[in-house]
Amino acid sequence: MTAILVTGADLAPQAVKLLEGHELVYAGKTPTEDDLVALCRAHDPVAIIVRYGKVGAAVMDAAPSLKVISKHGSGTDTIDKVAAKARGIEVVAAVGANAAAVAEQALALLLACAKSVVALDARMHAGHWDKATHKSLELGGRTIGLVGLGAIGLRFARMADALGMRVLGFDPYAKNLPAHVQAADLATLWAESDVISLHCPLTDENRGLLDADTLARCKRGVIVVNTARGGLIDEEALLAALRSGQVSMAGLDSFAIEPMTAGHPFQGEKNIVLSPHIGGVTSDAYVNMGVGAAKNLLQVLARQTAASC
Ligand SMILES: NC(=O)c1ccc[n+]([C@@H]2O[C@H](COP(=O)([O-])OP(=O)(O)OC[C@H]3O[C@@H](n4cnc5c(N)ncnc54)[C@H](O)[C@@H]3O)[C@@H](O)[C@H]2O)c1
Repeated sequence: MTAILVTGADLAPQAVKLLEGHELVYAGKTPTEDDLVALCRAHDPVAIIVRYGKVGAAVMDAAPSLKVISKHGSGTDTIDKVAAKARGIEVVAAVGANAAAVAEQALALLLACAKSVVALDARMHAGHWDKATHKSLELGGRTIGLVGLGAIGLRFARMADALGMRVLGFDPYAKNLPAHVQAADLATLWAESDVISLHCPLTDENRGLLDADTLARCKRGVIVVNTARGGLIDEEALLAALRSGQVSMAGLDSFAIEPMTAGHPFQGEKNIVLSPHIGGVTSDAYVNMGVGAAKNLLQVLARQTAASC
């Protein structure tokens, strides 16, 4: 029986069923590289399903039979794709499996920012009635700039369109955009957007995309939403822009270092709405991601077996 290593504590029962006939080895919720190397040495898996932790060259080298690394979700930035390619190991992702969940989280963060949901809730629980002093932001008629127009970006674009927003999008690789998304270069997107929302993968090309320079080119009072990856934003620069009013509000689900530790400068900032990277964490997405990851790796194994016959 060949082994499949799961860098997590569990998989949806539907995914487990698809993988019947393989030994499933679970690494737990916080696997270190050493843990994964040890499990690879002990079980020599043909596939790894990546939920938590990083899979780099050392892990791959500890599993001589490894053929495929399958992401339980869409972001593959925790997998060393260069090392995998050099070793002939395929990397696949369950793109779209959590798109609805993450797009809804982006919408929740956007509305929380524009309508001050969190701050007003706290004020009311403390006995205040701020009707005379508070004004929310109306999103209809305003411009949103989306960076990345894949499964999540396009789904969020539909939601923004339904709110009556003008939708600008930057994605150097996207083709055939829907009519409600206007392609824009980054300079235009920064200059014209009232809201900027990130939906691209984190790569060496776009690390720190929103930094002091690009934030200064944005409209004063812009709202920033990030459900993609924390590394896309220079967090110090964002904090400075929030304190100066250049950015009015930020809704963040992803952070440069996760989990966020006590004392992080974002904590206690009144104009930041935070969520702990739970955009893709719904019970529906959990099943979809598990099933997607299982199907993707089985396809690779079947193709490789057929090719070797
Ligand atoms: N918060 C969460 O829980 C959560 C869950 C899933 C995914 N994500 C993040 O969201 C990202 C998008 O996910 P998806 O499912 O839409 O992936 P996707 O692959 O469907 O779409 C990504 C899009 O980004 C584009 N892109 C690549 N490089 C770009 C660049 N430099 N500038 C602009 N666009 C670029 C690609 O062409 C693609 O269209 C993932 O990479 C991941 O980082 C977060």
